Parts: sequence; structure tokens; C-alpha cells
Amino acid sequence: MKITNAFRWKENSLQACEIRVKDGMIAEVKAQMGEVSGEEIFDAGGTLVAPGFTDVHIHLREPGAEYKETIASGTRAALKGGFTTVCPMPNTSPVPDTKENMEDLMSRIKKDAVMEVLPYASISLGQNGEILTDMKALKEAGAFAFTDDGVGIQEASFMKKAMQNAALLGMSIVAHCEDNGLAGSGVVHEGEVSERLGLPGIPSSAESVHIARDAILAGETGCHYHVCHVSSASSVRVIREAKNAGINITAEVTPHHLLLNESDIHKDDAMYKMNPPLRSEEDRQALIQGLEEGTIDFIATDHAPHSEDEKQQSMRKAPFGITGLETAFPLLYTTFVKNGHWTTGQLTEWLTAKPRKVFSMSQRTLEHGQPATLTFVDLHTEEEIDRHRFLSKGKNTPFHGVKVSGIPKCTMIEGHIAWEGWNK
Ligand SMILES: NC(=O)N[C@@H](CC(=O)O)C(=O)O
Ligand SMILES: [Zn+2]
Repeated sequence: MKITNAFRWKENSLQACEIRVKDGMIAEVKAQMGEVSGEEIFDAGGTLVAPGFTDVHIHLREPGAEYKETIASGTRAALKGGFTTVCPMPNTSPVPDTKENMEDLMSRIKKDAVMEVLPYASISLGQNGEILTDMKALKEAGAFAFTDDGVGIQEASFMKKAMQNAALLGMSIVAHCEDNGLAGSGVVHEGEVSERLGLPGIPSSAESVHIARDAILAGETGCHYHVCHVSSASSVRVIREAKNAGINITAEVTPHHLLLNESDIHKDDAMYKMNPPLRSEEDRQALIQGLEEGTIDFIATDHAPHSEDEKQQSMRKAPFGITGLETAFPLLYTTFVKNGHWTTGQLTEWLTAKPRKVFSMSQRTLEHGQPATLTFVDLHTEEEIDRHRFLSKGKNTPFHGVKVSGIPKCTMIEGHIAWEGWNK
């Protein structure tokens, strides 16, 4: 197959390119190349072509909450968003906390996933924070890394043991940082918004004290420690200092924490309820700066689908989380790249090369010998985000109706068109 009429990011600019694909692999990439007779032509329609994106933080809800999302629906949503590798979190029912549960999850993935899915196993049995899982057995069963995402590990000594065990296996600990005592029953950021709406607040310290504690433990144990969904300036500060001290710490930020702050919450509306919460404008600016300077390593969506009924409740009752797979690239492209703040190359790096490097996954580039696992993005056409047209079962987004460009139009896996939405 020959892909024509595409643009790639090269040497700091968009350059026209053609790609020859053979047996699912990239055989050649050139500005222009001759035709082989009888060759199938794929017209990319002037789109940006990039290696498929990688999202190391999503929730697929299967097994146990298939009404919110399934492996099939969540991976279809990922493809539509331009992603070709995703890593689902273990806060499912049951939790992938034993060899048997992990094997069951792997066989469901094999059956239903339409792309590469690398699942996490939990740190503690049932994510209860009390008994460590058999990490060796879980690694052998296919665990990508270990996390209790959804809840914080409350005991420092427990986290230290988890890090020691993970380090011995050369595996990463991925942490949802939340001190339950400090977070209390909060539902929004503690500050301007909690006061204005009269809702219980979650202070930034609920996140940053865990990061500070764990950074020290990571230094002590030599474990690779990765911080999920960083949301506050104090957390960025702690991570920066830990990196400067030579600790093996990495971090991610979500699109919504880069795009929104507490002032965007006008009323008690659970579409704006997520964990960690949207914080102040100073926090948001610190996250942007942290990402740009490399303190925060990459972007992950924390795609967290919930049902309409659940999200129609008051913020006091509704579950935390918003969907992200189908809106991440367009929102970030529109806000940060179109205005010249970031380059297309930076954004795609934060969605592919960087997360893959942090987790030692094979790199994806547009070069001979790489899988033709590609995303094609229309950088020009403007559309409104319509949550009712999501492929995800979760329609819970605060970005409904937002005008965006940078819309993924086609996703290819090893030379096969896995998803196409030119006229949708
Ligand atoms: N991020 C969220 O707001 N929710 C996540 C859990 C989590 O990561 O906190 C979920 O599973 O819904
Ligand atoms: Zn989390």
C-alpha cells in the first residue's frame, strides 16, 4: 500500500510525505515516491500522519461495570481518539490482583480489544491497601505495572514494601496520590470554588504530601515511581525537587487539568467532578510549565466513563471522573498548538514518545521497519464536540459543544484501517 497526501512533523515543521506499507510495516517514507503497478493507494486527504498515540491511564470498567464501559467500547473510543496503545487501571470488579484474575482479564482483552491493551495489576489485594499482591505472579501473567489507582496507599510502610518488591522485579509503581484524612469527603478543590458553591473541598496537600512521602521512599528503594494525574503547583514543586535530587520519579498530567480550572465550575455540576479536582489558575499554569520544562513527563487522559444517571446526581453523590479518549487531541491541539504555544511535535511527543520512554516500551516512529500503526489527524476542519456521538459508553464530559480542530480521522493498525471517520 502507498499512503499519499499526508503531512508528517519533521525538523520542526509539517512536511508533505508518502509512506509505503508492506506486510503491516513501514517500508519507506519519502516526500514523494514512484508507484508500484497494481499498488493499493490510501489518500490521507492532507492530514497529519503520526505514530498511533499511547495512553497509559484509562479506565475500561470491565469486568464488573460493563454498563459504564467495556473493553470493546473503550478501545473503539481510543481508536477514534487516535490511540493505538492503552493501559487500563485495575479498579474493576474483581480487581486484577491474583494470577487467575489477571489471566481472565488478559483473555477478555485478547477476545475484545481492537488494539494493544496493556493492563495494570493492583498493588494490594482488592485495592484495600492492606495485603500486597504476588507481584511476581502478576508480572508473569502480563501486568504492565502496579497501581491502586482510584485510591491512595495510606500507609507509608506499605508503600515502601510495594516499592521494594516492584524494584526487585524491575517493575514500576504508579500512584494515585491521595491522603484520605486530608481529602476527607471533599468533592471539589478547597478554596474559591468550595466556598462559592458551599461544597466540601479537597486541599492540594491531599495530593502533594503523598508525592513527597513517596519520592523519599522511591529514593530509598530505587524503585521507578510514577505519579498519576498531577493537579497542583505544590505537587509540581515536589516532583521537580525530587528529579533534581536524582530520584527515579516521573509524572503525568491530564488534558482537563491543563485546560480547566475551578472557575469553570459555575454550579453543582458533576460533569466537572473528577479526582483530583480542578484547582486554581495558578495550579493550572504550574502544570503547563511543569510539562514544558519536563518536570511532568507526558499527558494521559484518565478516561473515566460513568453512566448518565450517576453523573446527573449532585457533586456530593456522583462518582469522580470524566471521559477523555475522544477529546484529548482536538482539545489540546486547539488550545495549545493552534495559538502557537506548543508545536505539533511537542504535543505528539507527550502523547506517544514520552510515555513509551518512561515505561520502556518500544518506540514508535515514522521510519522503515516500524509497524504501520498510524493516526491521521485533520488539522483544519472545525467541529463541535458532541458527547452523544462518542463511541465510549461514557458521555460524561464538560467539553460538550466546544469548537475544536485537530480531529483524528483514521487510525491504522499494522497497515489495516482499524477505524475511519471521514464523514462522521
Ligand atoms: N479519576 C477519576 O476521577 N476517577 C477514576 C478513579 C481515579 O483515578 O481517581 C475512576 O475510576 O472513575
Ligand atoms: Zn486516580
